[in-house]
Amino acid sequence: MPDSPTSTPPLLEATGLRFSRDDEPVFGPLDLSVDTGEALLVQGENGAGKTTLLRVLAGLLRADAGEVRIAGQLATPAERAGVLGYVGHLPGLKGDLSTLENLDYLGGLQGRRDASTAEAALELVGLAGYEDQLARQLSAGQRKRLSLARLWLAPCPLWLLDEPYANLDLEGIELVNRLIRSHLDEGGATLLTTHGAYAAPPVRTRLLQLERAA
Ligand SMILES: Nc1ncnc2c1ncn2[C@@H]1O[C@H](COP(=O)(O)OP(=O)(O)OP(=O)(O)O)[C@@H](O)[C@H]1O
Repeated sequence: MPDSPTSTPPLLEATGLRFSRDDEPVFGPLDLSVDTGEALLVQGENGAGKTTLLRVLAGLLRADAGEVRIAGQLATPAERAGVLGYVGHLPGLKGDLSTLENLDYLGGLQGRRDASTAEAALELVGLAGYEDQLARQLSAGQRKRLSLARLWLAPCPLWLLDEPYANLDLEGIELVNRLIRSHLDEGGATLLTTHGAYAAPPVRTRLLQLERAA
């Protein structure tokens, strides 16, 4: 059935997206979409191309074919950067700055969610008391929590989360799910990857199974 003229386009839509390295296909062509208020869980075994897909969507790698639309509009990587918050395997933090300085610095670059403060974000992710600790002195799980605080502070409706549960304890896994749930409740959307070892977020979740390209 054709879409009615009033239907809202997905927040993120990719069509015919394909990526190859040295003429070897990594994934695609594939189509995906994520609506406001929805999480899309990208599953696949190690090496299936999940991280590569997120990096292409984030504009960090160039697709060799396909289109990406944000809210129905074709969006270049630069245009996408303004709407998406990306948390990858590397925390993207400045090791010689404290947790609070990291959030202030990154907030200056990416803007800040209304009425939120760096201190409140640290408390939200369980890092209250660590305000003056250098990022390089944090454990892997604490660094992931700091990355989540940065994500939470960013005014970005679309979250791209690569293995967000990695390095987190049980409470940290619940924290990720809480953050995703409230982000979706506030009109955001999330695309997250997992190789399947962790539970999916308890939200409106669709599944995209990524297979290794032949
Ligand atoms: N920088 C790189 N240079 C060359 N090949 C790469 C590079 N990064 C990834 N690859 C290859 O691309 C393929 C997809 O890797 P990718 O990291 O996207 O998989 P993944 O599904 O995220 O895996 P995992 O579950 O292990 O994180 C793999 O075969 C990998 O070896």
